[in-house]
Amino acid sequence: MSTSSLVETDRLSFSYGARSILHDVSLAVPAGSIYGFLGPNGAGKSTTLRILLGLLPAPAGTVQLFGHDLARHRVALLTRVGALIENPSLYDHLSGRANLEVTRTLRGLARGRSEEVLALVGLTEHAHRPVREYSLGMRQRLGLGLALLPDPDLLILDEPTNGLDPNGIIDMRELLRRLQREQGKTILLSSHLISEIERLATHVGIIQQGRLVFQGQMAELQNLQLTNRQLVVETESAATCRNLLPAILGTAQVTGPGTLMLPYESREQVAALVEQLVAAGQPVYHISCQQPNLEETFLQLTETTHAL
Ligand SMILES: Nc1ncnc2c1ncn2[C@@H]1O[C@H](COP(=O)(O)OP(=O)(O)OP(=O)(O)O)[C@@H](O)[C@H]1O
Repeated sequence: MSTSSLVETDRLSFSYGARSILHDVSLAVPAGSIYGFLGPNGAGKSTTLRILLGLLPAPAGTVQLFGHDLARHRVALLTRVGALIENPSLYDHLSGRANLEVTRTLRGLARGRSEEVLALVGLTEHAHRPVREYSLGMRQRLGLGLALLPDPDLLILDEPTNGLDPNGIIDMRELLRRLQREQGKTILLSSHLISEIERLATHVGIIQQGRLVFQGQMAELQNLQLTNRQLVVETESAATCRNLLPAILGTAQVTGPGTLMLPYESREQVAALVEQLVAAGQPVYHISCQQPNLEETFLQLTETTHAL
């Protein structure tokens, strides 16, 4: 276990009955990070997060939180974790403040903590209003407020922006960023949309059919975009060019009658390609370099069957 990871799983596997859901998932969530746990619907994100919170029967493999085994120190470790899983359970007829006060009193937390949390999640102004009047975004922020009451070191949030409108998403993103930067929280959050976490997460784990297919810093994922650049060549007949120059175009994809696509390697590759096409009597009308966006890189990763 590296001391800098707040959450670390080692070859986590889990089945619902005979149905195998997670396969050898080894997560490492660095302290102080905002870790985006990404994957399409049904990939196993919620199942993983529930296991981290001790909400499902013991899986195969190990889970460590704060460097300690969850199975052995469950209660002590989970007091340092705040979670938002599914919709928060709120009392609709009570005010936002009263909702926090119920939990604060039950947990024996200091007076004044509810006010601090209301300020933190930006609900002070609306604290007196009954929760039934809250928008979905306000409900999510209040839910997060409930999780923040005991001042946990780690937040585990399952799709916290799901169903929110663009403003709600921006508010939640800014709030999470502040919690990381100003309060030193480590945040593990799931999402099925890379666009939602692209500008928020410092680290990313991508899960596909229960297997981790990528894990690293957001910058590493962005670098993958660069290595996946494609050269697009417009000529007269793509098939003729491929037949004439099998050494350099043998693996190129024919994407139109006169269009070829092949992985970009270097400027020299482009120069050699143009020279050989012209020498072979083929016209070169246009050459461009296409870079997949992060969404496409994510889709490519989740289409592969290779796991880490
Ligand atoms: N209680 C359950 N019993 C049986 N199968 C389940 C149960 N809960 C989830 N599953 C299955 O486990 C797989 C993973 O589900 P999970 O909810 O972890 O995925 P997810 O990545 O969180 O997806 P989503 O974004 O749709 O919530 C899915 O195929 C789902 O149908």
